Amino acid sequence: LLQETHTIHCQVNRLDRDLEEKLFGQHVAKHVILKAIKGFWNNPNPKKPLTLSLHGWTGTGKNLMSKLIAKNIYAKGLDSKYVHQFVTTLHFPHSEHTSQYKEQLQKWIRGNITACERSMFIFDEMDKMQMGLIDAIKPYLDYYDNIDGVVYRKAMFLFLSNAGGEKITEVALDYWHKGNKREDIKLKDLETKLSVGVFNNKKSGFWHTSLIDKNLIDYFVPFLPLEYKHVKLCIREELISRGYPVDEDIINDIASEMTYFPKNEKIFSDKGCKAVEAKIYFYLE
Ligand SMILES: Nc1ncnc2c1ncn2[C@@H]1O[C@H](COP(=O)(O)OP(=O)(O)OP(=O)(O)O)[C@@H](O)[C@H]1O
Repeated sequence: LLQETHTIHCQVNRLDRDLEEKLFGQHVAKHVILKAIKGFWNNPNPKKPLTLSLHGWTGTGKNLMSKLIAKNIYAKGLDSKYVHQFVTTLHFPHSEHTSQYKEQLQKWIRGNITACERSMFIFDEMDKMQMGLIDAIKPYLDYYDNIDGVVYRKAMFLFLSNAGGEKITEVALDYWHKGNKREDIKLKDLETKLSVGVFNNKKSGFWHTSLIDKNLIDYFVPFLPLEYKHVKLCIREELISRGYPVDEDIINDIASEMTYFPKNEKIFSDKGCKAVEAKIYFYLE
């Protein structure tokens, strides 16, 4: 246990390089994440844990981002015993069991942070989580020096969801229609839209709670929908990582097999880069 604890430190430069090389088309998310993580890890005594909320269309790189963050902090990356992943529909499927989940989750967070202050918790499908459960984690995200002797301030919490994906797409589409460069999209452009689409959505428990009101979320991290050219980059990357030769015809064929929206313009990939792996498998193996 001691041995892995010693290997926990954040290699921001390596994370920067990984994001540059492996995460395509996400300049805003990359910028926000690097800024957030750098600030948090440079502070030896943070006042609260780092809480990041990742939003966007399916298959745009939210899980990949979590993986690359974990990889550059923990020697074993996502497989580290200090990194804990929860998927709402998998781990907390039944709303009638909320109070039981609540207790288990609090015990789990407390136990793991007691074992290692620099633990990382990833909650996927956050928009499907019941309100009661979110309330259960709230105290750990707040500005407390310690709770019953346990220091939660050095942990990281990542919340992933598709909430706001449509609003983010509206902004990207608007830029495209106006002939503006995607790379000029700023966090500010997206935040304004997001605040209407996500944070006021009474149906999704996450936003309904005082997480937002109390400023417990440090950063909103928007993921843009991916275009044909990004899908091609994903295919290229996948071919290389599997040891296949890079063949432009094959890349174009596979990218063309994916479906794109809006229906008439076909700009963004319906599933982002999600189906790429399966398509390559189908095509080549
Ligand atoms: N922006 C991207 N750059 C490179 N690869 C990507 C990108 N987005 C997705 N991928 C690849 O596509 C697959 C699915 O991505 P990922 O699981 O990160 O999407 P997600 O945004 O978490 O989706 P969901 O919301 O459905 O959970 C992964 O293999 C990932 O490597």
